[in-house]
Amino acid sequence: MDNPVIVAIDGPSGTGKSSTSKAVAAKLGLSYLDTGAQYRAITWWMLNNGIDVNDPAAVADTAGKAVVVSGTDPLDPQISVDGVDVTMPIRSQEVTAAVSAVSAVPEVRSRMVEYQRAAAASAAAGIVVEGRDIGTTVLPDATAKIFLTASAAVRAARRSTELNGTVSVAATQEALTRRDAADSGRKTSPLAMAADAVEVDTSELTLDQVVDRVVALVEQKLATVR
Ligand SMILES: Nc1ncnc2c1ncn2[C@@H]1O[C@H](COP(=O)(O)OP(=O)(O)OP(=O)(O)O)[C@@H](O)[C@H]1O
Ligand SMILES: Nc1ccn([C@H]2C[C@H](O)[C@@H](COP(=O)(O)O)O2)c(=O)n1
Repeated sequence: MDNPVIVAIDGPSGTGKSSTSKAVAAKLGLSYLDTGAQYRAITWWMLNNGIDVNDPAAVADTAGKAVVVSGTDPLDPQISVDGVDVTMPIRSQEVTAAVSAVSAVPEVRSRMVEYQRAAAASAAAGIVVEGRDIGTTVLPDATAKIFLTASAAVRAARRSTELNGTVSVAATQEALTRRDAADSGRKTSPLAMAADAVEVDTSELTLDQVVDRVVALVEQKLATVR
């Protein structure tokens, strides 16, 4: 039997990782894991339990207490913490503003990486895993590694459209640039492109074009290893 296919999709905020990863997983019949959602879920738990998210020692001390469970269905990705469905609340502005500080704490990362490797190991056909350090740290032996990029202006415009213009493009761009700087600048497992990843700049591509390109890259890789 063929080995399971592992696809690592990394990149900065708002480059299209989730949209692309879900569609690629559905097309190829693979599971799907949103690792950003896991960092958001533990951040939601910290905020909900009154932990000072700007105090790394307090975050480290409590990192092992929350039980995060991620669904891996690309058509219906769900996530819970301590049995509470947090699929929607983890997208709040409050969580988004706090998640980079929480995810920079090594004790948080080691716990999440355990979950991520376990999910990959138990995906029978294979899995598409999206995040910031999947190709570099979490699954360095992935079958295919993709690094999505897009200009900050394009990403901000897309996000602002998604939010129905309730937040200005300028404020959105500022927030995502700040988050990228924090995610790239942390000591432990920062946002980075793996040396053997293929960069796909999505600025001028439709979502369908990005998905087709990623599926083609995965199929090319499979043709060389099978
Ligand atoms: N190629 C594309 N063309 C146009 N819009 C796109 C494209 N890819 C994604 N989008 C839109 O851009 C927004 C951000 O996409 P998505 O949430 O998939 O990015 P992300 O990289 O997962 O973001 P984050 O890192 O913040 O989780 C969404 O509104 C999505 O519909
Ligand atoms: N592998 C990962 C995935 C995510 N993070 C952190 C950094 C992001 O700002 C945050 C939220 O991710 P998003 O939902 O926007 O994809 O989670 C990380 O450190 N490592």
